[in-house]
Parts: sequence; C-alpha cells; structure tokens
Amino acid sequence: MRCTTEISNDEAIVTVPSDRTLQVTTGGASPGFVEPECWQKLPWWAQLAILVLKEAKQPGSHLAGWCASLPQSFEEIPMNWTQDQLALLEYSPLLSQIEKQRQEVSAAFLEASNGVRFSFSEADFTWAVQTVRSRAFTGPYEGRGPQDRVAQLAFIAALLAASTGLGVVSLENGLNGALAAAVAIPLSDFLVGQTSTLKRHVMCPVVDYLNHDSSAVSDIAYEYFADAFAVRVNGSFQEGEEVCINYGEQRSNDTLLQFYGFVERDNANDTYTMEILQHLDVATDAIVEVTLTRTGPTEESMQRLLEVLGGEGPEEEDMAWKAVALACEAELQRRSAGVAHEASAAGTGPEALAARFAAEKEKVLIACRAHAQSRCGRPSSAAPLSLLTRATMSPSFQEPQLWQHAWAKDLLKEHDMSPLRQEGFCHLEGAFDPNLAARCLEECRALDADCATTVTTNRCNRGSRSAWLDLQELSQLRPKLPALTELSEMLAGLPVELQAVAGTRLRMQPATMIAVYPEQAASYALHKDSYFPQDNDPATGATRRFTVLAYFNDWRPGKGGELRVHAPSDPNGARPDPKRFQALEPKAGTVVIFDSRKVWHAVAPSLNGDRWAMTLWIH
Ligand SMILES: O=C(O)CCC(=O)C(=O)O
Ligand SMILES: [Fe+2]
Repeated sequence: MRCTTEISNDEAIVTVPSDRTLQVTTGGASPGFVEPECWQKLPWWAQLAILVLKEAKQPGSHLAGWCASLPQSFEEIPMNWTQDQLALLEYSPLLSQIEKQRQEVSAAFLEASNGVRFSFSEADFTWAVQTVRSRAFTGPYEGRGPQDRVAQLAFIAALLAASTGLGVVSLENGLNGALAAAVAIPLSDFLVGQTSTLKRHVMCPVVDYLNHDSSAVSDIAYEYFADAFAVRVNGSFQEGEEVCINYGEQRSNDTLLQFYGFVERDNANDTYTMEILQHLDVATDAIVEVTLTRTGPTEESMQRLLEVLGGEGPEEEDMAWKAVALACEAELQRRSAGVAHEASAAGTGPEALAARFAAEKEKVLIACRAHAQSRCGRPSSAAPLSLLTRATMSPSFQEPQLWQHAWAKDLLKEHDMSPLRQEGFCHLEGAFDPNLAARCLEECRALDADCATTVTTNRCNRGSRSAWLDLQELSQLRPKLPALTELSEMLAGLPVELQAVAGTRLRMQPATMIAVYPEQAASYALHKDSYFPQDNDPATGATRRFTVLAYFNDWRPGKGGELRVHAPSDPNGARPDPKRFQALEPKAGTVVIFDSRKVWHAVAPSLNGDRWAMTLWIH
C-alpha cells in the first residue's frame, strides 16, 4: 500500500471499526450458525475461516468488497505444492511442518462440516484457512465474562501503572495509548500473559493489504474507547512511498513461507534446524536436534548439545563449537550449491520460491559455520581484550596533549567541522591513505586468524570480534603490526584537535579497538556509545564524549555494513525513529567522528565480505 499524502510519525494510518472486522476470542461463544460443541473443538484459525466463508458466501455481506479482493488461490503457499516442488526446498523440518498443517486442516474440515449450518467443500475451507493464516493478527483479549474480570482488573492496573509512569496527560488518552501498546506483540505477554491466556484473533479488512517488512516498526492495536483497530507506523512517509508493517518480530523464512508465501532475503531471523549427531562421529543413539542461527545454536540448542557432551566447562563449549562447525560443513556438502538456487530463484511461482528459500538456508549455514570456526579456541568477552596481554584494560586516562600528530591537525583544518558542532557528527571521506587501510586490513586478518580477537558477548552486537591496541605498548606492537600502530598514532592525535572544536577539555583512554563484523553474521542494533549521565563511571567519572571510526574495506554498493546514523533525537534523548537514518559507507580511508552522547547509530549486516574498522573513544 502506498501513501497518497504525507504521513507523520505515529499517525494512525488505517482505522477499522470493530464491527467491520471478523474476530474470535479464547473461549468465545459460537455464532448462531455453528453448533457450540463443534465451535469449541475448533482451533482459532478454523473458527475464523468459517467466519470468512460465511461472509464470502453470503449475498449482500457488508464485507463483500473485501471478500472480492481476496486472492482466489494461494499457489505461493507450500501446502498447495506438489511433492516435487516441496523437494526443492531441501529442508525436511519445513516438510514435516507442512505435512502436519495438511493433516490439521483436513481434521478441522471434518469437524467443521459436521457442525456448521451451511455447506462448503474441503477446497473452500482450505482456501479460507489460508486466507486467515496469511492475514489474521493476534493480540491479547481483555476478557468479557466474570472470570475474565480478574484478568481485566490486573490488566487495567498494569496499564495505569504504565501510563502514570510515563506521565500521561489524560486518563482516556493514557488508557488508549497504553492499550494500544498492550496489543502490540512484545508488551502483550508482559501485561496480560501473566494473568491470562486470553487471545483475540482478528481479520481486519484493509490492514491485510499492507506488506511485510521486518525492519518496519508498527503496532496494530485495539483502541479501547474508539472500539476500533488502528495501525500506527513508526516513521514518516512521503507521498507515493510504500508503507509496510511488521507481521511480527523474529520470523524465520520457514514461517514466512509456510503461512505467508514469501521468503525474505538476508533475513537475520532465519534459522536452520538439523539433527546434529548424524554428522558427527559419536557413539550414541541420541537424537539431538539443534536450531542454528547465523551466530551459532540458539541458547536452548547449545544447552542440549552441552548436555550430550557431558558438561558446561570451557572444554565442552569448545567441543560444541567444533561440532557445530563440522555439522554445518557436512550439511553444506550434502545440499546442492547455492549458486544454482540463486540462478533459478529469479522467476516467480513455487519453483523460484523454493530456490530462494534454499539459497537463504544455505546462507545461514555458511554464516554459522564461519562463526563456529571463529569460536574454536577463541575467548569470548563483553569487552575486547588487550592484544598484548589478553587482559581487559581498565581505563587509565591521559591528557590529549601527550598525543599530537600532524595528520590529525591537518585533517580537522582541511574539513569543515560545522556538521560536528551542529548535527553531532561528521563524515570525512579520503581522510587517510587507502593503501594504509589495505595494510591495516591485512594485519587485522592475520590477527583474527591467530585468534587474537575476542568474540563479543554483547547481545545487541552479536557476532562481532575485536581487540584493543594499547597505545602505551605501541613500541612492542609496532614490529608485528606496523600499519595498525601507525593509524592508531594518527587517530590518537585527534583528541587534542577536537578539544578546540568542542571547546571542552577532553581526556583519552590510550587504546584503539579493531573490530570485525563477519559477512552475514554480525550487526549492531540501534544504540549510543554513551548514555550520559546514567553511565558515568562513579570511580572515574568517565563518559565517552566522542567516537572516532576509521574504515578499512574496499567498499562497493551492495556490500552492506553501513553505519546508520539516526536523525537526532529530542533533547530528552529518546530513542529516535528506527526507520530514519543516514547510511554512511564504511569505505577504506573514511573517518567518521560523532558525539557519543547524542548520536544514535547502528551497524547493518555486512553482506559481502568481512567488515573491519578501528575505533577510538574520547572522554
Ligand atoms: O563500526 C562501526 O561503524 C560502529 C561500531 C559501533 O557502533 C561501536 O562499536 O559502538
Ligand atoms: Fe557504537
């Protein structure tokens, strides 16, 4: 759906009155045309499917226009594919899911055909179920009966606590706002889930015309006082722009294909489930199914794997990572090559969709294999470790005057620094010699191959590896790392120059960090480098004031890994709009300087090649 006029942030873009929707709720009464006993036995999607069939078959339905706009068939939904088409997926977990789904739909049809007082064929019913599964959304239901009241009271109390906590203006607005938030997916379980498992499943005409985008931030909310469903999209849009919503967070391509009939390219939530022991030389009858992400097994899978390996020590963990690397390798050997998939994925129809799905699954395996290999024999830590001593470095601040460098003096003189003062960041292309960047890149790769980098345990920054170069140890590091020490000294000359630009006294932690974002297997979520003043270190008063980044890669469009600098937030420092950012290319020779306290930023996954950079933080 495209917008015909400008849309501003958080405006309700579609509002559908409750009586124009089709809904079912947990334990809700059956409609007059279905036997109550039959209704209670049917799963929610079958109940909704019956409501859809009723509208589609009933002459003069007030939803006739919407019914007529629904697709006649769903050739993109794998449940409708032939065995040959399904085999192209090369992925048995999805095949089992589809088989299960077919059986469930048939069973529900048998049940429904006995208790519904109008007739329909199995094909009609299947069509309606597929309409429902690709278009309905689910949220909590605040309850209706006396029993539900308890849940409702707790619900309202939680909302009031939330709204007063936020300093909301009027009660009605507060409640509407809080309820709106409550129907959104993540909060719903917190507010309602603990006291009630009541759910509401809704088919909302028109809302279903909106496409999915996993990066979109949207709410589909029941607005209590308006008795309507409203879609709000976080972000502003120009006339003609497509507006997408997020069908739900963290959906793998399995779910997207099975229920919605599409595959998302480079979907960071895609996973690969397999029986891991079949690929390993272990004498056991146990079957260990693991789910792999681009950065290794899910926590639950890792736990299961460690149990089989007999413990949770560092040795077992190392063995587990080796097992994952081997299993990914074996699985990749077993599958047909992704290049072939990519070639056949260009068209439309089940074959192309299956090829796209298989190509994406292969990408998960490749990234997971690389990550698992990088974990073997390599420490993990919340912070990078010193290259020389392998220890965490406690901040020992120095006066910037100690570090002066002609390059730094010239750089800030040559470039206009007003963007740094006004917008809080500046992007300096060609700031240093790309040959130096290329030499740094080579040294970084060698260090990484020697396991000198640490794998981060920061959940917002999954998959990256890094190391500290201690500026006080440069003489020892120089012989082995001439390029990295040269660049570190250059960057260390910036704080004294920035003091003049910022008009404040600065201090520096004499260390630079090198970090890699491996291809397809790392990203950094929206964050600031300093949440001043909350994160003032009480002992040292340390707060990061400026972040300096220097990039090493020969960057080309399509390689990904952009630094996303988000539009400045309000003076209260609220999180900015996740959809509005400027994407800076991490190109060899580029330096970016920004205010660590003000600038919200993120790193996009690198799509082609490992992405390397050096960082210096100034306090
Ligand atoms: O590498 C980048 O472009 C930014 C990394 C970053 O945001 C960080 O390390 O805090
Ligand atoms: Fe950062």
